[in-house]
Amino acid sequence: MLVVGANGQVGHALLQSLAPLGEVVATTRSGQLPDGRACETLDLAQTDGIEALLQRIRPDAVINAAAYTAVDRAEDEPEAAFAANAEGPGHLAQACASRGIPLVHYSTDYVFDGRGTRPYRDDDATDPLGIYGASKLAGEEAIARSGARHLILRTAWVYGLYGANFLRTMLRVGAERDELRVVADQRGCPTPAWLIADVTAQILRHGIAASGIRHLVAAGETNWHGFASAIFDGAHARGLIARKPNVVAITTADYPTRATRPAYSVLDTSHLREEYDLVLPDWRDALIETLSRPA
Ligand SMILES: NC(=O)C1=CN([C@@H]2O[C@H](COP(=O)(O)OP(=O)(O)OC[C@H]3O[C@@H](n4cnc5c(N)ncnc54)[C@H](OP(=O)(O)O)[C@@H]3O)[C@@H](O)[C@H]2O)C=CC1
Ligand SMILES: Cc1cn([C@H]2C[C@H](O)[C@@H](COP(=O)(O)OP(=O)(O)O[C@H]3O[C@@H](C)C(=O)[C@@H](O)[C@H]3O)O2)c(=O)[nH]c1=O
Repeated sequence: MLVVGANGQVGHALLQSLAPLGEVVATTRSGQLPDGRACETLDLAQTDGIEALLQRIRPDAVINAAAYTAVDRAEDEPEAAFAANAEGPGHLAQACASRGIPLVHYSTDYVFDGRGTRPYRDDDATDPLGIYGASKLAGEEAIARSGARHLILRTAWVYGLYGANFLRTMLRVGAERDELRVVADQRGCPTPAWLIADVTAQILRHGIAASGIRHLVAAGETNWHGFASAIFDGAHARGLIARKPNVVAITTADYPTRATRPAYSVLDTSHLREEYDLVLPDWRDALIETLSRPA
């Protein structure tokens, strides 16, 4: 198996979850893993490396966890976002298609405009509000066109004790301030990277049942304020922080950002759960499990 983007949150978790399935070859842009070990080098924005790498490694599956994930910065760097999230994955998928290699790829709840009133199903209409979401949607479309056997797992609000994410931001800022202001009018499903990696491993063990898009998030829903409050409660109860800051609920209008986020991006996972006979944990239980695991 080849894991592309192995130093991201999901990529890092995949190296652990996929290990029992067989040999895992990792790629990063620097050719180094976070622990300093050497690995393969691949920049998805430079498509010429992809063919040669697949030719040499001949993996039985490719799992692409690389992406341009800076939601606000993407508004000012659309070329970089589209290169990593759309054109690169498209070339990767074409290379997989010509060699008969199945591809697992990840996408985002930010492909939706957030005006929905019930959890989004994987065939609901998309309409991204920003460049990041648009580039991820273009990546989905390029992979679907490639002819590769593929599975696109749309997930959301990914976090963990490793990497750049909302949980780590909250713990860092919460240690510096007595009070935090967090939006309470954007609803979604916080999903730990380990859950995405574990489910990916279960799917690969089973084999991709059918090509297409499936939604993969923890069960239940909350808003960013609810998530922040649960992070501080959980971290305090486990002795990870000495004191809890006051978390004030605010509106999106009170917290202007460069990119607009969907107000509602809860994902319906029933298609994936039924197809692979999966049980997904509630987001609160998944958070407690995350806080209890080593990074
Ligand atoms: N984070 C989230 O909240 C969500 C993420 N997703 C999706 O899940 C997947 C995994 O995300 P996550 O693990 O959080 O992402 P991270 O931001 O943690 O990691 C992304 C990785 O992609 C690498 N990367 C960026 N650009 C390129 C490129 N041009 N070529 C090769 N590698 C590149 C980065 O490498 P480097 O370290 O060198 O910059 C980094 O290691 C992505 O597809 C993302 O869109 C979906 C929903 C929510
Ligand atoms: C740090 C912070 C953020 N916020 C708000 C801003 C925003 O509306 C919301 C989330 O903050 P962030 O900018 O950290 O999260 P964001 O980068 O929007 O997270 C997204 O990342 C991409 C990659 C995805 O695919 C999405 O699923 C989602 O996880 O919380 C506050 O209200 N207070 C704060 O102190």
